[in-house]
Amino acid sequence: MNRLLEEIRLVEQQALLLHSEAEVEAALDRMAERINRTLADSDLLVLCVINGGIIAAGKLLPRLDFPLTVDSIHASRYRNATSGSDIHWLYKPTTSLAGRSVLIVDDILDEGHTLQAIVDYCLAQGARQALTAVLFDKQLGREKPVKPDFVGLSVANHYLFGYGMDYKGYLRNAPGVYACKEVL
Ligand SMILES: O=P(O)(O)OC[C@H]1O[C@H](OP(=O)(O)OP(=O)(O)O)[C@H](O)[C@@H]1O
Ligand SMILES: Nc1nc2[nH]cnc2c(=O)[nH]1
Repeated sequence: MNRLLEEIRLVEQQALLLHSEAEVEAALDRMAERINRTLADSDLLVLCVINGGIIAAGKLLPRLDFPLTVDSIHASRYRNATSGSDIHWLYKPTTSLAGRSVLIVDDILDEGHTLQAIVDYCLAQGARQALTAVLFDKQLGREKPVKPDFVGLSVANHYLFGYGMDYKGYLRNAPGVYACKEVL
């Protein structure tokens, strides 16, 4: 096994489970209920923030019970590292955002710079409204530049993986929310 894979296995073994699959699935149910109640008549465009938001969006979408369309956006600030830097725009939606109600779906709101930049982008493209849904909101104990409209769970301030969140590009598929030991 190569060294990176050995590290991934070790991180996985030593990680602490913070939220089980059942807890996250229940949070997804509650989020979807709120979105169904609020946005059913908005001709909604759901924007999945790849890569982290893939699982959040993939699990949320079948819970939404009204007509909507889907596109993706990729703005990456961490790029396989455990601390953020400048935003790299890797993919922009091909759907016109002009006049649309957009719901941006991401896995985690941490410092909030990524989501703020995406909201600003959508509004600059002429979106009528740019709402935000994050499966996890990290408790930082300070104000963030954006307050999400829909939140699944509030999570502790550790570097996390699972449910879309990666450790060095791996472990997005972990069926729960885990804190990495080295930053515990
Ligand atoms: O609130 P912030 O501090 O800005 O961080 C949150 C962002 O960080 C992660 O993305 P990342 O940059 O790791 O890209 P990825 O989705 O491709 O993993 C996550 O998916 C959010 O988009
Ligand atoms: N994987 C992962 N990505 C993040 N992006 C911002 N915070 C986090 C985090 O805790 N884990």
